Amino acid sequence: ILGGYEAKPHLRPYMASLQLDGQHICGGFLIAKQWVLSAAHCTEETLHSLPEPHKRLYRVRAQIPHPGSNIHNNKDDLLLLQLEEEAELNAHVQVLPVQREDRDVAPDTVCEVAGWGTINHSGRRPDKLYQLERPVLSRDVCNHRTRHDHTITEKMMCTDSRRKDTCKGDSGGPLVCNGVAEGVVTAGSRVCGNYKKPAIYTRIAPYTAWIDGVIAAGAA
Ligand SMILES: NCc1cccc(Nc2n[nH]c3ncnc(Nc4cccc(O)c4)c23)c1
Repeated sequence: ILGGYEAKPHLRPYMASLQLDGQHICGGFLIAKQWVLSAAHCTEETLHSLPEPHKRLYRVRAQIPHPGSNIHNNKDDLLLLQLEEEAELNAHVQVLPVQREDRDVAPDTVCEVAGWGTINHSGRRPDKLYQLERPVLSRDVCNHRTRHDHTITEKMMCTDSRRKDTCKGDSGGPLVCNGVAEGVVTAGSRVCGNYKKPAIYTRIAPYTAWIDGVIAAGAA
């Protein structure tokens, strides 16, 4: 997170850090007791832990990238992770509700994004969760040829990226608007903090049927 600030402990009990050999790779968030939602571009073979100090390490039983996700673009950039066991929910570990109504968040709505991603351009990694408030940018502005040039589909959304922005390691984290997860951070052009490359998120509402289907099948 560039230009953000340390999150208060326990205020985001749904946040997860996907780790590989103890190193943070991507963000994620608890959407059900045994399921974390993240981004398909995050590596495979992830171990999985929840935030300090009520952090617990959960092994990943299954990783299900969205079938439409691929390395060439940001389409369908979602990853479902089934934990080896159900997370014990408490004041510090909670599920985050996801948006199920497929309707765009109004431009200029101020939403929040959090992550353990880099906090400066030299790639400094924080050991605390950082967060940021960002206004939603209309798809028309985000698709301008001097911005993301018509690559933002109706299953994506954008926030303003002038100085304050998501960055490396924030992928997979939730964009939370009015207490509900509306989007999942995707790296897109990987640029951070440049207003010409707004932050891009995979909208969640268009994918709730896929999410429900995987969870129902996995629970079997
Ligand atoms: N703001 C969009 C966004 C969301 C999530 C991740 C990302 N960036 C990145 N995702 N993966 C990456 N691998 C290497 N470098 C990266 N960006 C980078 C790193 C240092 C300085 C800088 O200006 C940009 C990224 C960018």
